[in-house]
Amino acid sequence: MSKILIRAMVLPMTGADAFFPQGEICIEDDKIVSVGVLGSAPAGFEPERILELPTDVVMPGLINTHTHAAMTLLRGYADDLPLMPWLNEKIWPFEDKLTDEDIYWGTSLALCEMIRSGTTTMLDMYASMDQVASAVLLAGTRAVLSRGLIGNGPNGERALQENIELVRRYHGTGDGRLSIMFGPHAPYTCSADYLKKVKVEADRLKVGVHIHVAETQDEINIVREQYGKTPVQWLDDLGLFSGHVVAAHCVHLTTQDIEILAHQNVCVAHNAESNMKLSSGTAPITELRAKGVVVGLGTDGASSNNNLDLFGEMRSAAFQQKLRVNSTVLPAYEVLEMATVGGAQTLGLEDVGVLAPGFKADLITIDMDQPHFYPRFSIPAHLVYAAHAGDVRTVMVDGKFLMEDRRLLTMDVGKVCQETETRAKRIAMELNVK
Ligand SMILES: N[C@@H](CCSC[C@H]1O[C@@H](n2cnc3c(=O)[nH]cnc32)[C@H](O)[C@@H]1O)C(=O)O
Ligand SMILES: [Zn+2]
Repeated sequence: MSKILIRAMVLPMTGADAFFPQGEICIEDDKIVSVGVLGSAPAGFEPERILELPTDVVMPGLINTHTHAAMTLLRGYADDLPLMPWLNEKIWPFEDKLTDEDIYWGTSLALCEMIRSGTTTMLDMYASMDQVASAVLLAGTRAVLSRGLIGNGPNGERALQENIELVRRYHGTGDGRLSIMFGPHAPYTCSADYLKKVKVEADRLKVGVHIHVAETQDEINIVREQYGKTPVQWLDDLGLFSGHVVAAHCVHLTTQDIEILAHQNVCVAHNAESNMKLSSGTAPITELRAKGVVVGLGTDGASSNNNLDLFGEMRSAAFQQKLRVNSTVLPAYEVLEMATVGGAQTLGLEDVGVLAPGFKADLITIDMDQPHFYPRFSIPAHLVYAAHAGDVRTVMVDGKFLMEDRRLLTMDVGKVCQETETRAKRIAMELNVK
């Protein structure tokens, strides 16, 4: 039985007014037992460790609702292109050369970066997902994993079988840290028949579906030409939206598309930086949220961002909507909600995303005793508009420390960096790229 007490400023994300400038949080094993002001620990709670962090804010760990973790291997490999040529000419030829071990190390690099930037949970979509699962289990984070399914490619059927096997082997493992979804890639890479097959399996195994939707104008044109509908209308007509769905991007939406997403309770993974870098467009997040759509934040892969820092993503998401609509939309606290409790809802995880008794102890502390955090008018504003990855001091998942005083405890960062450098360069050589 492990009992830990953390004294810090507590931002539990249970409501805009909930903040304890001098607070404490008690953790027993994997769970939070109390959150409140100093001295609010339950009678008889005898911690074996007390962390005194009076100038840190403790808050729920951040949740990355859309990424391709192993794409760290392609960071800086292909920049300054729009989505379709980027995928077809650069990314997919490189990915064809990746081995299982490459994906293990690329994912490990992503996890090092995620932990150091305060991300405790990700929704991943990639190949060789057993390797991804192994890397996550070792790193100690939480993750929802989906096998990327390019239905129109030569491996569509095999990939679907792998996704089914992934559910059987990993759903609920790692003390519940791992869960699985199906990952049909996008409307332009999967046929109607294929998507229907995926949906049958997802329903049978009672897991969700994770898919790229309405990311670019090119996609809208392709789908309109083929089916005479918008991607959202088409997927809805196929019946894909009846269960739990995470739709990544949702940049190009009609008013009717927004109605459909809201009515079908589709959750949206918003990737502001990837959408800007690939020049895909700006998603109507303000309108989606106004209609009650649950929105989480994602980084997308490290080749279209080019980092996995959700602090940067919060700032970009806020600024992008302000530029798009006006400066009053998406205030800081709402952005923090998207990165925590909204992310948990997006991923269908009911026991993370806030600091409250009975919830999993997935939390981070941020060192607020730094010049860029003074004066202390508003902690939420500082976290969204002024903070960056390097401000995270402590990371705990499932009641276990993954990072303390910025030192990673579960992974050998030096080894991970070296391995990924060698492996990515090997592939570039094979492709005759410097
Ligand atoms: N090609 C893999 C499976 C695909 S995983 C998911 C795919 O999404 C790709 N991807 C990354 N970012 C984006 C994006 O923004 N839009 C669409 N696809 C993306 C990524 O490169 C990867 O190929 C196989 O071996 O079967
Ligand atoms: Zn993506």
